[in-house]
Amino acid sequence: MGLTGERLQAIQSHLTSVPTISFIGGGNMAEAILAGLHASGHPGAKLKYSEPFQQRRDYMESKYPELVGSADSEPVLRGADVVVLAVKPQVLRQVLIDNRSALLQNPNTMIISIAAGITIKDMLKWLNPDQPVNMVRCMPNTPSLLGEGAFGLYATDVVSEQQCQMAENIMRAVAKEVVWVKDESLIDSVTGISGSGPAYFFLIMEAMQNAGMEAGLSAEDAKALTLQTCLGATRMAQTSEDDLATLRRKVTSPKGTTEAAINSMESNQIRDIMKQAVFAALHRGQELSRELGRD
Ligand SMILES: NC(=O)C1=CN([C@@H]2O[C@H](COP(=O)(O)OP(=O)(O)OC[C@H]3O[C@@H](n4cnc5c(N)ncnc54)[C@H](OP(=O)(O)O)[C@@H]3O)[C@@H](O)[C@H]2O)C=CC1
Ligand SMILES: O=C(O)[C@@H]1CCC=N1
Repeated sequence: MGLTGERLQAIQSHLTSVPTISFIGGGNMAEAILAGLHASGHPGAKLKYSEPFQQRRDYMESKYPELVGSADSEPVLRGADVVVLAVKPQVLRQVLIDNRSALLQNPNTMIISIAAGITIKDMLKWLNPDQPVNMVRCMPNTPSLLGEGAFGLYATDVVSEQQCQMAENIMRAVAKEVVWVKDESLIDSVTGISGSGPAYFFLIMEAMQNAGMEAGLSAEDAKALTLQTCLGATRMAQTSEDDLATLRRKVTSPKGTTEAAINSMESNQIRDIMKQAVFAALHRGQELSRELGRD
C-alpha cells in the first residue's frame, strides 16, 4: 500500500527539518561520528564528507554506501546546515583558506571544529570573514561509533542558544556525555581526559591482558576477563551512589589480594603517571595552538 498524503507529508517535513551535516575530512574521527549519527537514525543523504585520499574514500564508500562522499569539499559544502572540520590540525589553515567562500556563503551555517589545539581566534583569522560566523569547538572521542562518546563543547557569544542546542542535539546522538565549557582553553583539558582518553584505557587493558597471559591465562580468556572487568567497573561507577574511592575500598579487603595490587600501583606512582599523561595531552594541545596558530 502506498503512503497516505498525511504520512508522506510528515516524512517530508521531518526530512527537511533534519540538518545536512557535512564533514571536511573522512578519517577516523569523522567515521566514528558519521557512523554513529547514521546508526542513530540521521538519514544518510544528509550526512556528507569530503576525503581527497582515494583509498580512504573507497573504504568509506564500501562501508557506508548510504552516506554521500566526495573527493572535493565544494559539493558537500553546498547546502550544508552544519560543517564539521575533521582534518588534522596541521592542514586546517589551508582547508579554511581553500574553502573560504563555500564556508561563508550562508551566514546561518554552523561550523564545528573537532581539531585539537586550534583556537576559534586562529580559525577566524584564516577564514577572514566579513560577517559573524557561528563557530563551535567540539572535542569528541571515537566511542561515538557506538553512541558511547564523551564530548566537550565550546561556543563563542555569536552562536545563538538555538544553534548551541542544535550542536548539542547532534552530538548527543553519538555521545552519552556532552559538557559545555565556559572557557575555550578548557577544550584542551577535555582533550586530556576524554578526547585522548580511549587510548589510555586501551593501553591499560592491553597491559592487563599481557599480565594475565604471563600469569598463565590464554590470550582469549585474559582479554575477555579484562574487558568485562573494565565494563563492569564503569557500569558500577555510573550507577552507584558511592564515589570512586569508596568503590575501590569495597574491593580492597584488609590484608587481601587487592590491597597488595593497589599498594604496588601506589608505590609505582600510578596517580602521578595518570596526571602526567593527562597534562602531556593538554600541553600538546596548547603547543599545537602556538605552533600552528602563528601563520
Ligand atoms: N582520532 C581521534 O580519536 C580524535 C581526533 N580528533 C581530531 O579530529 C581531527 C581528525 O583526526 P583523525 O580523524 O584522527 O585524523 P585522520 O588523519 O584519520 O583523518 C583526517 C582525514 O582528513 C583528510 N584530509 C586531509 N586534507 C583534507 C582536505 N583538504 N579535505 C578533506 N579531507 C582532508 C585526510 O586525508 P590524508 O590522510 O590523505 O591527509 C584524512 O583522511 C583532528 O584534528 C584531531 O585532532 C579529536 C578527537 C579525537
Ligand atoms: O591524538 C590526537 O591528537 C587526537 C586528538 C584527541 C585524540 N586524538
